[in-house]
Amino acid sequence: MAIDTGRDFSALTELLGRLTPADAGAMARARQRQAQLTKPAGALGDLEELSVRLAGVFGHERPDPRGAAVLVAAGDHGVAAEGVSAYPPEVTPAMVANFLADTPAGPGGAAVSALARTLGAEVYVLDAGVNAGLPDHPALTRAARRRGTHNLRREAAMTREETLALILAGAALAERAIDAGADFVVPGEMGIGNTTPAAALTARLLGLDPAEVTGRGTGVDDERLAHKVDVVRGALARTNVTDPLDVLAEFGGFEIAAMLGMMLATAARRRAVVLDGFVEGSAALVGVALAPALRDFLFPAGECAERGHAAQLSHLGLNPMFHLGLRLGEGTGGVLALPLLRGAAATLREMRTFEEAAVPDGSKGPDGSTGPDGSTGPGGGEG
Ligand SMILES: Cc1cc2ncn([C@H]3O[C@H](COP(=O)(O)O)[C@@H](O)[C@H]3O)c2cc1C
Ligand SMILES: O=C(O)c1cccnc1
Repeated sequence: MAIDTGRDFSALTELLGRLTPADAGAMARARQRQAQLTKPAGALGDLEELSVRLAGVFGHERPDPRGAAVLVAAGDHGVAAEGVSAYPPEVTPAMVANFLADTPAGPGGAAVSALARTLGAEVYVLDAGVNAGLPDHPALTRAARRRGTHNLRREAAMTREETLALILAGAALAERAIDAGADFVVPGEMGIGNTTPAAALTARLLGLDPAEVTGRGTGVDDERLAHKVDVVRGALARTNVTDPLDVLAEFGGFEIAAMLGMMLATAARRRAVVLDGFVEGSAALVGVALAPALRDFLFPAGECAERGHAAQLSHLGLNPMFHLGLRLGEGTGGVLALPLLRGAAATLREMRTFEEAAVPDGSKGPDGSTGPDGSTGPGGGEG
């Protein structure tokens, strides 16, 4: 069945139109409340700003986010034929089977499965276009239009029509997860070779040299890394597109487009997007280029070890929550960040103020004036 690109495009336009910035009033109230909670001013460190940003997302100074879901999009990459990964493309469908496998501990035997199980996130898997057929499974959603993208070094990885279809498929899956109770949505990915399109996207969207944003992915050696940089350079030289959707279509991949759709839909529904690593970050860069308000809904988890991730975060103007040297993907870092985000919201929601607890607020002078830290003054600048 032919896809109606016109209809898909208007669906994307409608989705982008639903994105508006976070609730500034709720953030101001949250900031004021943080300053009154029973702790030394600023003592919750980065959790304070995280809690304020969550207040902005959920529109309340006492945010109460509940469920979490990790949505793992899987897709293969024509560019894998260039030898840019330390692993063969056959790993992609095998890992999808691993996400869906029955194990003694429960469903799924991958890193993201174990983390999601232990930290309380529902796992959804999306076939965005892996290079093998997959058996039916209740946790698997099918959105593949083709088995693997074209080789981005030689030609456009995806058609514009495929790009739109995958964005909308990712958006639909996020809507489903949110309808089922997810307030935190963690986009994740599986796709051998996908740090190469992510590097190409990042280089073009940030105007950086490929050598600055191309990393070792699954662990390529120096020689392969140099080759990988050449492949990205070749892709960038092949086309000079700058429109975000064109850049995404040219470099791919299917799972990156799907993650973009997840992010846009989650922000449109005013829920938090928890960002894992470099590949997720490349989808986020396309997203903020299309809809700057998306930034307000993004919560980067850890800074990952992949070269180029720091440049993405710096462009987004957002701080990572931890540095664990992760370089896996699948949404693992995002799932690990859930307890920190839940904790941040809980402080704002459940702590008592100095007044409520009748704890003397030493930051105020004897006459009740504001202390040197200014903690009782109006909210400061947004981070
Ligand atoms: C067993 C295995 C499990 C993974 N889970 C995530 N990735 C990660 O590695 C791939 C990206 O790195 P590159 O661009 O070097 O291929 C993606 O599939 C990513 O999700 C994995 C890779 C492997 C081998
Ligand atoms: O940061 C990532 O997303 C990443 C890094 C290495 C391999 N796969 C994914």
